[in-house]
Amino acid sequence: MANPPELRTERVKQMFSWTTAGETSPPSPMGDAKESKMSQIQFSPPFEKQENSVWQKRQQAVCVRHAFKHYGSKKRPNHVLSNLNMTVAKGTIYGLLGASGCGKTTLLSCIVGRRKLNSGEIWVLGGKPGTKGSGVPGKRVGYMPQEIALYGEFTIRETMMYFGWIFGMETREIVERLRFLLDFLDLPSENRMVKNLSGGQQRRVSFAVALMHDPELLILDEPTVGVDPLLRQSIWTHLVRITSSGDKTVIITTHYIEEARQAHCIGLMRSGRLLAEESPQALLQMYSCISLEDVFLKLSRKQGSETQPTPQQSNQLTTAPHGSANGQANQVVELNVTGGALGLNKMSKREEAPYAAEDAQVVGLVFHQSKEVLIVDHGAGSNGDIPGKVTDVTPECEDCGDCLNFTSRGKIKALIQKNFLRMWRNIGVMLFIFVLPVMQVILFCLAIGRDPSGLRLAIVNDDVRILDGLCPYNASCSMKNLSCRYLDHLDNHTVKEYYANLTDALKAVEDGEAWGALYFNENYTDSLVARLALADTADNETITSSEVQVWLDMSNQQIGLMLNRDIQFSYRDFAKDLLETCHYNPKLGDIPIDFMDPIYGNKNPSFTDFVAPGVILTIVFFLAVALTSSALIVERMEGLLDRSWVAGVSPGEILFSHVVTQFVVMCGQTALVLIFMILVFEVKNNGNIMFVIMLTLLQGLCGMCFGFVISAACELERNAIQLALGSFYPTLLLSGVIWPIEGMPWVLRYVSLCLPLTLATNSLRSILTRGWPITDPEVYMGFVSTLAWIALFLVVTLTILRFKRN
Ligand SMILES: Nc1ncnc2c1ncn2[C@@H]1O[C@H](COP(=O)(O)OP(=O)(O)OP(=O)(O)O)[C@@H](O)[C@H]1O
Repeated sequence: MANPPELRTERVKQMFSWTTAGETSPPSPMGDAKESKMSQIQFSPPFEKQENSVWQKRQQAVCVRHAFKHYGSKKRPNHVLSNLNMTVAKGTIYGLLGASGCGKTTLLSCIVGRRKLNSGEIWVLGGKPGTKGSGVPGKRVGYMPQEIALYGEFTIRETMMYFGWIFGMETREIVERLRFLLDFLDLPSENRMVKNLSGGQQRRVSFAVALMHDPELLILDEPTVGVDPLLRQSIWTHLVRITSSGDKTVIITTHYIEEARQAHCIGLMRSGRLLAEESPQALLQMYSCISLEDVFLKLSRKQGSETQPTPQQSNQLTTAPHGSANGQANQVVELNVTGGALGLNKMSKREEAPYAAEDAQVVGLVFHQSKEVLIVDHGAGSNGDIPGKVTDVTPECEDCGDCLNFTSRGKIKALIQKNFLRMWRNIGVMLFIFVLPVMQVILFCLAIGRDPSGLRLAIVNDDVRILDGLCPYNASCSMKNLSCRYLDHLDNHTVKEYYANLTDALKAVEDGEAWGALYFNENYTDSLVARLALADTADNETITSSEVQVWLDMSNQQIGLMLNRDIQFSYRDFAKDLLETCHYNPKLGDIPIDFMDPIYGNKNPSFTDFVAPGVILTIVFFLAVALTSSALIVERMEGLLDRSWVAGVSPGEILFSHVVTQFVVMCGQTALVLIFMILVFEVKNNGNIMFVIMLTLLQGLCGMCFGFVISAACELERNAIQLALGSFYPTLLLSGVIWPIEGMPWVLRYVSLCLPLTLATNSLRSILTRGWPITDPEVYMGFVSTLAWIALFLVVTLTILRFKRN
């Protein structure tokens, strides 16, 4: 049987009237099922004893006892809740009123399990928030936070689908409910994007999300801000209607005092405490006022006059035990009632708590002697709690129906669809995801590892007369113009420019016009022939004049070493060619070391083949870092993360959904990177391509998990970007991607081995260039280390998320 609001209000009043009166005879029971529960409460001992009865606390919709909560460090805490007690009876509307910054939102977020108390206890719908089986956070609660906390890129329909699935609703049910809510809250088309709605419309969508699953407990943080008076009234009418059946409860904060008249009970909060819990009618009677605004005006004036501290009191205040009523840093409150909204201007001044009575056991409104509004305080330490001391306030719930349900299909579906939709809606991100890796591979293969060409050499040849840049020689067994014959072999990568004298040639090198100068003296050919003919009997002068003199610009190691090698190899080729044409054994012209075919690689190894494995992994790893490092931060800043948590989504589920989304993306990225590297640019792969793919995917997952760590640890997106970018170069330089780690000082080598890319790069290099199988330790260690890093990053992320959630 539904009870009229007056009757409900009366019952709330009765609940509180016996608590401090010590009355043994309770008000008469009212007949219905809920009434029989009420009567049990009413026959229970007075309030002091009642708070020790777990059963009684579990009968309330919400029961808060000795709640302490501070922000900031333990050394400099900002106490927000100080020994707060609150009781919200089932089936009622509870209006939580108080000045801005008095801790309402903090209290509500503790009730819905978004935050944890430092000490004290909270019972919500018979369980403790955050415990298994309590359903809080979860679908038993509908929470509308103060901020919009929705994803702007979603349409109204997608927003509803997202939360509906999380709450375990069927799509059909969600659609039905959506129609009702669109109509009821006067919302525009369901296909409008949230970001394109007005502020008031966005708040209504946020309210609709809270109402979506018709929860047992609705917690609304200022739902009527920015809503026109007509709609505001229909919202209140709806709240009254849903609570009339007795199984739904509403806690609502509002700055429009007069609308709180429709609540069954009002909790007046100040400086982290509840000063009074009373029905609006009782408050009006007590203060002989016709409006609640007048009540608050009176109350505040009274408080103001009573809170001017004497010097002695000030002294006591500063020396009062922490957390006690006297120890609170309060503010003188100036009340402006304008257009029905409560405005409170605070002056920073320490004052005596207005509710501090002489009897330390009783905290209440000293100016009002009614037993009905006295709130019994057992003192901060009554249950052994010390403010600021973290106690375990969330023992496991005994009623653990769905403890073993780690997740639900609806939640995973909602989260994964949200992730894909977010990517899809952002074309820039899509391009980033698939075009960037391809661009990186193309640029790497075109720009890195190829031999430099067109290098200018300044040549002075006094051995032969050069005409029009031509250096003639006879390709048969002729011992003339050997300098020209040698120079003809020096054709790779170089452009020869002839100079008249050595001074000009050296100046060209000094001026950066040439990479080196070569000088052949006027007796070069004769001396060389004499050197070959005389062998060990050749004199020093002959030997010296048979040498080519070379001056190189070695400022560029790669070019310098390459020219050095080319000049030497050209001489070897020239000598072998000359010997062969003169019917000698060409081997006589070679150094007496025979380089056989290499066991791995070829005689002219490419730098690209060395760097490519590391580059493949680096591209996939850091793209994943870039993509995920801001994912959680953006959601957190939008408030979507918090709201999803309150709706019952766990950090593990959020991570899992991102892992799935990322994995799909990474498969595409890996395919593109490998196709371009191996098929288009023909980077050598001598191993099993399946292991190449697997290791690349695993490194992508590893990068993603590293991104999660950054995302969980950083509060701001820019910090995440800085951290991701900051980690790029050290990882690249120390992982042996562009230079062998064998070239590092030994300390750095150990550091290098501790990085996620090092062993994996070694492993991939061994597969690609050596074709080693997975059974080889160097190969499987890459897999093992990558898996270990993934596990470590996931554990760190979950730990940070849990820590932050608490
Ligand atoms: N995350 C936080 N870190 C540090 N301090 C915080 C945090 N959240 C709130 N506070 C502080 O706690 C106090 C209470 O804030 P809270 O948001 O609970 O107040 P409120 O009563 O809901 O205010 P309003 O009516 O303006 O929303 C304020 O002084 C606020 O600055």
